[in-house]
Amino acid sequence: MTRDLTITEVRLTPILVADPPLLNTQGVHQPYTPRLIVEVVTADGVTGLGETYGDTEYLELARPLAESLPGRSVMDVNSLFGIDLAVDESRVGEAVDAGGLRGVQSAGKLRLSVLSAFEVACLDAQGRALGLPVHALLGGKVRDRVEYSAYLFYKWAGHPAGVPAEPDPWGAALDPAGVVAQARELRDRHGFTSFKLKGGVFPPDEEIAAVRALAEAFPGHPLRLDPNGAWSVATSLKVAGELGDLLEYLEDPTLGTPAMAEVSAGTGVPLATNMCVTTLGEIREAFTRDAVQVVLSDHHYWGGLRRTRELAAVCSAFGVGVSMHSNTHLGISLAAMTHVAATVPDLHHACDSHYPWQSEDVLTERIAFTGGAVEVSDTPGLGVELDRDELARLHRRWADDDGTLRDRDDAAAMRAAEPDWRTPVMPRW
Ligand SMILES: O=C([O-])C(=O)C[C@H](O)[C@@H](O)C(=O)[O-]
Ligand SMILES: [Mg+2]
Repeated sequence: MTRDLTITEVRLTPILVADPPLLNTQGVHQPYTPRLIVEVVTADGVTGLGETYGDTEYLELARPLAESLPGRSVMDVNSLFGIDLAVDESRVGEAVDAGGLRGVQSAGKLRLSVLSAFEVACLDAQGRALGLPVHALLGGKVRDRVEYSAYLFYKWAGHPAGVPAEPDPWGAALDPAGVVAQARELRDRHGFTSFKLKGGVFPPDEEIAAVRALAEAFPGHPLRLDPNGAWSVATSLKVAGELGDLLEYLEDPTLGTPAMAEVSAGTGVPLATNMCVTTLGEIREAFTRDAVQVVLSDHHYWGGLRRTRELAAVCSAFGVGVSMHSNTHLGISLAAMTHVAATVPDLHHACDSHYPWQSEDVLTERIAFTGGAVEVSDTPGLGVELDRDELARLHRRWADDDGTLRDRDDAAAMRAAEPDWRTPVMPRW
């Protein structure tokens, strides 16, 4: 049967999803965080799904892009990237991104972060129409399960008093014992065997103690520490020296390629990044200076699943390892991450995922981790279905918000507890 894969409609649904009070060096997560759900509908009624950041600047780009798609085919993914998508340069500049945790903010990166959701939606629609899973459209899976690591956060027991929020069953984790208890809980629920601690929250000695406690509780398991660039070169070297062999890698101990190169030259601990290599333009300097040994890809800002594979090929050519970065995301993105990760031969580290922290999703069935991994789906497309009632509920929450929560701002969320809090000047330590 010939299918008509012409796009007839694109639906954009911004939502706010519940998020626990997870701490990072910039502040704390808001009680609700914005995401954007993209639906691309074809002439013969197939709907493909995508998901990306839902902050205003992403929505402003997604709207004209959505309007320009009807009449194109979901097969024309390459031409998506040629669509003229003007970014208001005054909104971006050379500053770091709004969350401050994903490296440089550039017009190109913003554009790719929006396009990626449409690419994923087109691939999902292609797969559903052709009866093929997305991994098959990417050349086929080379593994049946994709491993994820437990993403540990220092956290409060709840959002600050008076801040409306969903109930939080996780409890506080503010010291080594709390971090180990959280790791056990994540291991027991999902079977994770490697652990990443989000650092840059407390003075380095406290975070060193937490990693030591994890090593004692989980001997031989891969451990990572990620302070999001909160340390100076000297502090980074001191931490690397103290934690030495306990770490699988140290993630973005310090900011910028020159500083990372200095740390790299002074330690045998591998360095990973989702902050100094986040665009093609940053690769040459970082790789030729041996500043990083592992790049944490992220299909959202690298521009989709096919570009993630291209990134992996470049990394492989330079002998640089690949793993995957995660921000707060829902099941559509977890499915997309899993499909692409299944096709990357040189994936030597478990991927990051925030998904266990998300109590809400827009899928009819949540994606499960078993033994710390997600089974790669062979169902056509991404293999997930939209729960329209839940999508509508989370959209109503977005529509009812007065604008306070529509843009992620971890420093503003922190001020609800510490009114004088300002985004810290880096390096903090
Ligand atoms: O550096 C990283 O791995 C991240 O940026 C992940 C997330 O942004 C995480 O730090 C967060 O959301 O607090
Ligand atoms: Mg990181």
